[in-house]
Amino acid sequence: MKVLKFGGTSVGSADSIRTVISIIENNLERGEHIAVVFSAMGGVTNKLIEIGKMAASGNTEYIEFLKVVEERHFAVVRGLINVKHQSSTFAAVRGLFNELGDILKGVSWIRELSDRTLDLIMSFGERLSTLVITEILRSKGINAEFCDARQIIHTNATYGMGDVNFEVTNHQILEYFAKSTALQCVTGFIASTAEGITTTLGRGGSDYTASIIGAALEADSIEIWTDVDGMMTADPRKVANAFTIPSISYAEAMELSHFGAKVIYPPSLQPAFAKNITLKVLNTFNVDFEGTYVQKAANGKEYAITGISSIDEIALVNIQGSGMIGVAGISGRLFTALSNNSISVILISQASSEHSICFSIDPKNAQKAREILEKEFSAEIAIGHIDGISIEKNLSIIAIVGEGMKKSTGVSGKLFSVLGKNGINVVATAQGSSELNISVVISKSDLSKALNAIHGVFFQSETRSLNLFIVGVGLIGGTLLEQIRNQTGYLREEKLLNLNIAGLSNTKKMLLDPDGIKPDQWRDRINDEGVKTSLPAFVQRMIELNLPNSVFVDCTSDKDIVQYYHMLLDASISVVTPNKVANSGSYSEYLALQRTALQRGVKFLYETNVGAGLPIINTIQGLMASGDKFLKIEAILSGTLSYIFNSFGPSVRFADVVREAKAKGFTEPDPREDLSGADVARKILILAREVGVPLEAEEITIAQILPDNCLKANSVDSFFEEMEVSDSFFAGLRENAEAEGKKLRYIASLENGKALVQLQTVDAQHPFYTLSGSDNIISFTTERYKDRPLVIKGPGAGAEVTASGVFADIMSISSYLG
Ligand SMILES: NC(=O)C1=CN([C@@H]2O[C@H](COP(=O)(O)OP(=O)(O)OC[C@H]3O[C@@H](n4cnc5c(N)ncnc54)[C@H](OP(=O)(O)O)[C@@H]3O)[C@@H](O)[C@H]2O)C=CC1
Ligand SMILES: N[C@@H](CC=O)C(=O)O
Ligand code: NA
Repeated sequence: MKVLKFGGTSVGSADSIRTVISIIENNLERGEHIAVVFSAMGGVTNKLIEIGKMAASGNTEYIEFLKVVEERHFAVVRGLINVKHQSSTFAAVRGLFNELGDILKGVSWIRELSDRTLDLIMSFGERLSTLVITEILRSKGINAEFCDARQIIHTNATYGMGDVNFEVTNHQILEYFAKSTALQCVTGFIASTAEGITTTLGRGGSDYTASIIGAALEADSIEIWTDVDGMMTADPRKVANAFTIPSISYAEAMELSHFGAKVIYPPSLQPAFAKNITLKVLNTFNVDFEGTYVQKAANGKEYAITGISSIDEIALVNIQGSGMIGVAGISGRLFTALSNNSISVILISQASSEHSICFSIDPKNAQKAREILEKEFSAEIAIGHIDGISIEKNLSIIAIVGEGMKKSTGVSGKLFSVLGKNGINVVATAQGSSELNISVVISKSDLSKALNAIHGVFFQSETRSLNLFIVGVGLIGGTLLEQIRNQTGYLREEKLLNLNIAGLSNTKKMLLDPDGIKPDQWRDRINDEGVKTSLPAFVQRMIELNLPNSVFVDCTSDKDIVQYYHMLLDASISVVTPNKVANSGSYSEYLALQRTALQRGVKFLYETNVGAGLPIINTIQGLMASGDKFLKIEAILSGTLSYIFNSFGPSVRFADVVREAKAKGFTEPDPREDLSGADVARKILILAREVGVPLEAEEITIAQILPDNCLKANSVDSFFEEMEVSDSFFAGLRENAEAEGKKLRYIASLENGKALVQLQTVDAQHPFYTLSGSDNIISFTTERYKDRPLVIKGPGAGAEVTASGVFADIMSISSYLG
């Protein structure tokens, strides 16, 4: 035997009722023994309440409103019952509306709407929907009977939420169902007192009806047909990656529903749970979908948690004072006072110091709670034993729920770690000793970010998103976008990672779109939809969007952008950049960025600041962390100069080789930075700082290679002209070196706290002699690599290698965020 319950949207229109009828027919064809419970047509209960209130206030417009409700029912009759059977149904429906009209007339005369009358008015919703559907079934030749639940479910006289008398009810249900073999179509939600006065069953009322009947009849299962695909891992309106939970235990379902998961209201299913009846949550609008099975023990759990739910708006009340320590009875008085005033407490937390107790409540009760508690503890407050009552608003609660927590360690660690990495402050926390639920109170503005981030780490077989905000879409930024485009499929399939481009900017236009800018459409989209660039506005908007797992990627060479790094890191947003400006500013600035990132638990990554994609910064950081000491660094750190000295020969002009280096993407946006040694100086400065030498830029000695006329060139074009003018000077440098069998190398060194950048000639024995293309080479002499230095060598400039270094930094943030 099965009980099927169809909710308001399932019976909301002729179309959906058609589906309901076919679900019922399929069951009957399979020979299933079923009973069916119906809610009122979607929205009707609320309309009836509104109409009742209008009538009570003397507003006669209620008559028109009632007509609209009547017409909705007539439309279903017209649409689904053949003409032959229509008139009797019309008459029955009209009869009920006449009766309701009379009641409302009474309400409008006496201008009073008691809970008792409201229950009676609301009862028409289920009576009408069930009557109409019963008639539709009968018109199709099905032996269906209308069952007014008021005859079988009896409650006390608590209107709005009757307390069921199970002894009488169970007996009546058994007796009633034994009398007939017809398909019983039962009105959900409504009941009556022993004297026959109409009552209702409160929140989740129709689910409750199905549960009461299912339990009394010892049904094999109860099917709750609703308008979503069962219970989901999180609210799909807030977490796009949420998915259906195939199997969940009663206890888990109960916890999730307590924290706002609205699909079913498990407390109302208590009678069925007590009889161990399986409950299935199914979707009328997706009939083939398996839905969710709610059972005593859930099957085959894949994840440590089962679901995440939240309450959007709560208030946190804190009561504290030194006089509370070790004093028995404070919490007893506190919660008794609240309970005496019907204030329900959602979460409680007390540290073992007993110095304070905090609890959360519905914000609409906050002021009342303050007054009650100030009165209750007035004596303690007067003598300073209790400091007072403080209330914090604009907070939300998130609860992670799952029986799996009992068996796996690290669940709370994972929860707090993902919140921390996303800069989400936890205001209060509570875990029941049943280990079924861990709840955290956070700022309401972080709710969406927190839900998505938590969902991402706990349900890792679902694709996680990293939100990228890329400023600078020139050579490196553009290449990075191209690489992301090419890797999209691989990352999704192999790494379950979605790199969501949430923002882009160049000097002219910027575009932010939290839903993502496809990497093959960015050029058109930034042109068509972009607005005038404003870095402050870009950063501000990014912070406001508050997306989880956000990363700011600076692919500019902008000198002023560093001020925003602080703001971003401070807002717990990681920063990745090939731009060397931030790390080569003042030492205090460099330190401040490192510290902010550390304090905020986010990453500031800049591997490509030195040697482009070559693993230089990471190598140093690894050696430093493991306690090695750097004695000497010797390096060729300019891809541009390396290329120039590797390609410059008797048949080419120096300026043309520089042009080639620029065309190959090796130079800085302004090649004077490379040729003047400024770029190399920045790099050795950064390396010095990384190995613990606190140098300032002015302390780097740069031995100039450029003659004065080139140095003074005030534009890139005139710089090239001056290099042409000085071609014999550059040729001379080369010829002198060659005459000695040597090569020109622009070498940076750091030893004994001193950094030097200079052009040198090296012979064939020197390890830097055999370089080609844009190669960089870095030789580290450390306490551990003393006799034979650690050498890293390879292309140290160029769009592809640099963009892939930036990409690798982004991926390392993705791993860090988990
Ligand atoms: N080339 C290489 O091998 C390496 C380069 N780097 C570094 O990479 C960075 C980028 O270099 P590259 O791609 O060659 O430079 P490009 O000049 O090609 O691109 C710079 C981009 O940044 C944009 N931009 C500049 N300032 C701003 C601003 N204030 N707001 C918004 N957008 C801005 C530019 O916009 P617009 O298009 O409107 O001008 C352009 O899109 C540099 O810092 C460089 O030092 C690091 C390692 C290696
Ligand atoms: N312009 C730089 C690029 C890498 O930082 C170089 O030539 O090395
Ligand atoms: Na590097």
